[in-house]
Amino acid sequence: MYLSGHEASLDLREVVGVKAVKIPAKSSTLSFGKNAKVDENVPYCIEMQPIGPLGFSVVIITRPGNHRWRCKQVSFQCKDSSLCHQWITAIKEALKSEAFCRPKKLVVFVNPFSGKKKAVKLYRDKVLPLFELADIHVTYIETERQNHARDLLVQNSLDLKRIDGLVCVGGDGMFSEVLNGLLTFTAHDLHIEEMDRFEPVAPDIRIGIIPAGSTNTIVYTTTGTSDVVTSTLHIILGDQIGIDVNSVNVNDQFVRYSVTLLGYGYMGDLLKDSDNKRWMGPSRYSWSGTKSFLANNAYYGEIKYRLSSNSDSHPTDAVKCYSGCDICSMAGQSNSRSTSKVEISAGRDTDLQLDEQSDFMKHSNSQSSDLSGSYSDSNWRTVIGKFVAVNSVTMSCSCDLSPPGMSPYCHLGDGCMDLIMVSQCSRIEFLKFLLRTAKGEERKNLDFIQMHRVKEFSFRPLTEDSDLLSISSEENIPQSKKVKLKRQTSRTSVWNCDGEVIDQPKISVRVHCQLVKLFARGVEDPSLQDDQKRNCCSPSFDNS
Ligand SMILES: Nc1ncnc2c1ncn2[C@@H]1O[C@H](COP(=O)(O)OP(=O)(O)OP(=O)(O)O)[C@@H](O)[C@H]1O
Ligand SMILES: CCCCCCCCCCCCC/C=C/[C@@H](O)[C@H](CO)NC(=O)CCCCC
Ligand SMILES: [Ca+2]
Repeated sequence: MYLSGHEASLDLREVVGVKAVKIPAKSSTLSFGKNAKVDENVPYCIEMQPIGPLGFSVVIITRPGNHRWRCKQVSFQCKDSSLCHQWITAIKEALKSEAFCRPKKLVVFVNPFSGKKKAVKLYRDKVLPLFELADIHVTYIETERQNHARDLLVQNSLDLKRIDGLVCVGGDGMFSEVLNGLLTFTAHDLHIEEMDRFEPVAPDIRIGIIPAGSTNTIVYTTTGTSDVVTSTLHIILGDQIGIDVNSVNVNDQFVRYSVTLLGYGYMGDLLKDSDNKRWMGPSRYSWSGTKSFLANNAYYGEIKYRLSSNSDSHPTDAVKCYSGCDICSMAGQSNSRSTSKVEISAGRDTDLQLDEQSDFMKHSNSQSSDLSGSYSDSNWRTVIGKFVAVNSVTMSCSCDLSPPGMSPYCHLGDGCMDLIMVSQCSRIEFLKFLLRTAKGEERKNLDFIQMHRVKEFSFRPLTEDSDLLSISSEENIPQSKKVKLKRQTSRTSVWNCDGEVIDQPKISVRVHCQLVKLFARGVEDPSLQDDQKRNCCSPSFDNS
């Protein structure tokens, strides 16, 4: 917003709402008269010229810092109540314009048991008054059990065609329920069966998240902070951003969608241990994290992954994904061009060929085998090893514990995930990895870490007799060594899939570029001025 002389211009893109107010006689507000006008050439601005008494307040957003948004009231006087009413109506009507993509009807799910169990109060005290100010009609649902929200969505009990968005007040787990419910409903509605290698369909409506959980990774990564008011304001302004979604298969059967982390080994063990300590609240993760760290378990496994075809884009390339990110915009455009045709990519058949032709890694720290030219998609690689952790993230996974996130240069909507493999290492080495991850420090010179930007991957634990040869350097393994290896390979971990445990270790994962839209705009580049932030961000305004 700027004020100049007797005129005030407000950027309607950043208006939260407008209300009538009684303005005290000595207030320092501006007033305006009949010759105030909507400037047709500046579609987002209304110019107001001051005269007269009575008034109304326009609530706009401010950026006090650290990516947090707050509200500020700008009050105007009118010379009579009719003019005041006209202005309120004109501003409300302008905000309803399709160009702004602001939601009018929302379904809000609140998980009363999220995080520190304050979700209901947070919603009533901080969110609802802002939704009311913005004239958003809300259907409120307090969840009564796990999968309540998901079931309501899959069964289409909410008439999704008549609403603009779903909001979950909770943590990543609650979002995951809503995401899975919405995508499954969308597929079923089009009679698409969710099976091995099916193409999921993008829903029409957006999802918003009000952070009230323990980790709040998705909110933090898409807004730059985990703050209730900030997230509410992103929803009200109608922000939108497409984020990548994974489809996860277990034993070749589709099981669920994920958007943040898939972690085997350390992150899986941590989650499994923490699941029956929910009573501890968010601190359960620190407790179980320390336990898993001390256990220093490592697991044998085979990972096959398909590298991104963009060799310039890499987990260590230092290109941050900010609001209006060029890499995500380009990926989004080519994705929307390709959605009309069925995409054919290398699949299980090629995996078999790969098994026959590949020169497997014998040691966990050695380089991956290059299978270039052996079949149509030469970007497949295979790694065999003993891993403390295998993590795949589809977004950076910034959160309070690690503001830079598990993979700081990962993109929200580039159609790729970052695969981070931590080979067997000492506790000191793993601590180094954890600390560097928490602080966002360089990890590429740690020789027990491999990082790749991939489109899909599969993992299988090495537990079969036939696997022993591939993990031993000896041609004829002595009986004593065989027994030892058998004991070691029979130990498996579980997968941490967006905070839910998947018990079966054999999985395959594919990423679907910008499959779902959130009410967010990505992290605003802190080096930009406020007006630059306003202009670079939201795709909805580019199209308007
Ligand atoms: N009424 C309820 N009772 C018990 N569990 C519920 C209820 N409503 C939702 N849930 C489940 O609680 C799980 C965890 O909730 P949520 O993600 O909101 O909080 P959290 O685990 O504290 O945070 P985070 O996921 O960020 O670590 C979700 O997977 C959801 O399925
Ligand atoms: C010195 C020790 C510092 C440890 C820092 C390690 C680096 C952590 C990177 C952050 C990764 C977050 C991944 C997000 C996972 C969420 O989908 C999931 C559900 O909310 N949370 C957890 O699994 C809970 C995750 C708990 C992480 C410890
Ligand atoms: Ca991505």
